Amino acid sequence: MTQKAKTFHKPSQYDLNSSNIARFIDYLEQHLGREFPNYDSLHNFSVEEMEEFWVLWWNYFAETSRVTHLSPKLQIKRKQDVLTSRDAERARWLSDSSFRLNYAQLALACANESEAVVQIDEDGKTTSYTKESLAKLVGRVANQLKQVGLSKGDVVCGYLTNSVASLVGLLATASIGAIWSSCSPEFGTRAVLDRFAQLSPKFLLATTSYRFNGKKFDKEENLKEIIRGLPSLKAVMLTALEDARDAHSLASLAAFERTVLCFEDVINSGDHDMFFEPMEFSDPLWILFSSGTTGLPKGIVQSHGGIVFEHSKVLSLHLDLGPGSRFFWYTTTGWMMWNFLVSGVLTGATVLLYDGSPTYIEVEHTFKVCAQNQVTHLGTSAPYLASCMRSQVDLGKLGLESVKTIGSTGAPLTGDVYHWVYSHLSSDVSLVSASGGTDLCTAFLGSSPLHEIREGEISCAMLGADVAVFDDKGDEVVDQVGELVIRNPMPSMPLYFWNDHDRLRLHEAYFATFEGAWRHGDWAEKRSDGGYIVYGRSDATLNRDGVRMGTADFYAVVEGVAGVKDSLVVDTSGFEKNGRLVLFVVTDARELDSYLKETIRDAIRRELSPRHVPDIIEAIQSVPRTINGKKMEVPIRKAFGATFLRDAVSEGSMANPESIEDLQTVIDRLKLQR
Ligand SMILES: CC(=O)CC(=O)O
Repeated sequence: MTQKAKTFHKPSQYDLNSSNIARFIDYLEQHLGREFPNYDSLHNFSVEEMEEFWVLWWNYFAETSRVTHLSPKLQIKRKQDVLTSRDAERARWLSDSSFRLNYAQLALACANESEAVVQIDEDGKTTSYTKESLAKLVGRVANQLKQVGLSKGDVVCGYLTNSVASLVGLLATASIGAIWSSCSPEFGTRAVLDRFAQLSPKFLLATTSYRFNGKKFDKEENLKEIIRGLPSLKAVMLTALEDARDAHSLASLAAFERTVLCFEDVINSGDHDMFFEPMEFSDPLWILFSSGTTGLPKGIVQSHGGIVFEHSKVLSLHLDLGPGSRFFWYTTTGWMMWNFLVSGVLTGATVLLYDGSPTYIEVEHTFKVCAQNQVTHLGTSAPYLASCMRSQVDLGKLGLESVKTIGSTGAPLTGDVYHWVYSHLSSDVSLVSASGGTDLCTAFLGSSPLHEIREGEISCAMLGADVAVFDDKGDEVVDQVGELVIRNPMPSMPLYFWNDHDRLRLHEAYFATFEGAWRHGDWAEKRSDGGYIVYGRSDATLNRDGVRMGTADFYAVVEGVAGVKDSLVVDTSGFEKNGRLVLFVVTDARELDSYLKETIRDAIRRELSPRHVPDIIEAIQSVPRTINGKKMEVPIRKAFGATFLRDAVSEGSMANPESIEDLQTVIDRLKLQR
């Protein structure tokens, strides 16, 4: 039994009796005539009797959201139809039934009547859309897609910011049964084409420019290259950031050699009857991309049914979103958190789409935006919270009284961040560290209104997720670090990778290690107190004489040393005969002299273990990161083998591609020292 972590937050009477999950438990108890005295009993039911769980969740959701009238095919007739197998790799959902749904139809039916979405720009300007006005925009764009000849199964790509245009693009695409995929305009041309060209899209919805940190970035040249690189396109629709004339003048360019439309013209055109293609549960909805360390990024295809089931459950039961909630998550359209965020409309919550930099003018900008917009559910990344902590932001003075939940993803959330948040905010706030990822477009570890929040710990496995930690032999371990696995089928697991219909690459990626179980690629610990700790990617784990450690622990110590601004650690084992532990650090103004190196070594020896003292500590100018802020540990580790860093990373999806050159020089020197 591990030591009990400090508790910062306990469920309130409201959470225990009136939250969405509490009300769902009442429904289950009435329906099944048995009791669920706590979360664990509910979780056991959700995995042991998963077919029943999903039928009852779906019926409950459909009834309480008043969508049953939309179509008799929204009913699941028999629980036997839910799954063909309990094997996570082979299971098919509602494959042989009359069940039909459409993500867009449900999203528009459930959207908040008076304020479905709000778009917010860096300067704080907001534009609100009612359910009706959103539906009108979707109808007009969907009609345009049909007019240029698109239909079920065609791919529509979005090169857009986190804005209403992207949401309208997604919903219009889904409504006609076409498949959506998006990239942020921060992505360089190469990164966009590495993704979109694989999909042979028929339609591109793109922004002509975007604004970030107060600066306008024109995309005209990139767009020309992107359009040239996508010969499958039948038409392009351009949207202008500030001035529709930007889109008009670009649209008139002969260079595109395609039908070029202006989004602003289309959304101001006449109304059309909405038609929603009835989709099978496993018809593709969207394609997300894995970060792609080598080769082309993998296109992960998820289904209408899988996403509606999973997102309705996680957003409603775990995040407690519903009418009256105001849901904000800092993201771009190139990260699955965007898809997760916009699915908030399914719960009737108001979804806030912020377009800009999280740290515009000052590091706490994201918090200020949330305060100004009375956000109730705020989501961000662990690195953002850590940087606010390091900058000593006084959260208590920012007017965050409306905030009930702060969600954190992207990296493990370290104990010091919990202390910092709760030293400023009331224990009524729930600070939720959640883990999952692109592969399932959800978090399968997180929390719920029924849970306490404890230092450095993720509260629970989500309903319907049979999460375990396996040792190398595939045996379950508790209070011990190992590979994170999911032992049962989850609805949002990928249908397949794009261009991998026989699912061979999918098998290699997730199912080749443990028969029948999904190996997520995270290094984690399941604790006997019910919580979980995720230590980082298992292929970036530090292995010293058989003692493995996740990189998150390492960074918490190294970046706690005065003078260290940022860091990245790699274990070169597997790429070098005698693997070395190499620590790269970015310092503040001071130099990485022998005194600072020794201070870092002492801290690691004292707080982690003598085995994890790095063999080498080197200064670099900046830590290579993806646009989503993730440290690029795995490609940098690979660069110690035969691969050049430039070939191991997808430069266009990096926040700081300029960091590569400096790092490659350092790595080349270190390789010569072997
Ligand atoms: C939910 C997540 O796990 C998101 C991410 O870190 O990519």
